[in-house]
Amino acid sequence: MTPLIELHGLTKTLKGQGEPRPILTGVDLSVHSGESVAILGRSGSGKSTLLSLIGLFDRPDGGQYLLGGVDISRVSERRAARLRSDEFGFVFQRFFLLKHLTAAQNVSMALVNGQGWAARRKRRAKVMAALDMVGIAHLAKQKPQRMSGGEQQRVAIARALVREPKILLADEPTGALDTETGAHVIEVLHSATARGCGLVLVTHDHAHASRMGRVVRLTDGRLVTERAGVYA
Ligand SMILES: Nc1ncnc2c1ncn2[C@@H]1O[C@H](COP(=O)(O)OP(=O)(O)OP(=O)(O)O)[C@@H](O)[C@H]1O
Repeated sequence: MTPLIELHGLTKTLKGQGEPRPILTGVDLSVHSGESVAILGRSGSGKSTLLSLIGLFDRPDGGQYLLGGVDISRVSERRAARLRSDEFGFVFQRFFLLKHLTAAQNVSMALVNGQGWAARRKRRAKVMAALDMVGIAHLAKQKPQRMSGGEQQRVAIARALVREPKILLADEPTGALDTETGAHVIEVLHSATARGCGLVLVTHDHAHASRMGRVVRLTDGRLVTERAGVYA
């Protein structure tokens, strides 16, 4: 089976005002449909940099990035934007919800696209299905300020899932939550893999990482396997 994502020898050097600084020196990673991978690493090791390359917010300096077997190492920004919205769902530490909109309206915003709004009834059904997947359909009409942090992150996850992404990228999604709430959010994220989604989770939390099918650590610009999964 072709992996959803294949990274071969990916490199990234940050060129700021000072000396160029190599952050990623040869990252190899494959993620299959339905597979979950946790990326651990000390602060500043480049985890977010790697996730932004995978999510096409940035491009590598070298190496190869295959998405569904297609080389996208050097795609244009226009193509990257299309791929980001068609193939990926993103979840961050901060929820980035619009506070004047309800949970359902926040999720619905993700269905706005270049061709205008999807048909209203179809959109509503998708939004409710996404809220249901994360266990908060009953909060559809609630606004974020009346929700707990865990509930708000579930809305953010529903917003990421509503476009039925092939890959879910989560960067410290439990960073603003207490341990127990965080564990529930991790379970919600992981449940997306049962529907075939690939999940890449960046976390500092070993307990959360242990819920994933595979655990890798970013060290000296490369990924080292801590616990192998079904595929690697
Ligand atoms: N835009 C930028 N300009 C300059 N340096 C940057 C930039 N973005 C990140 N860095 C540096 O690159 C290195 C890797 O950062 P990155 O955020 O990827 O690490 P991280 O492993 O995600 O860290 P953390 O766990 O603290 O979030 C860090 O030393 C950081 O300071």
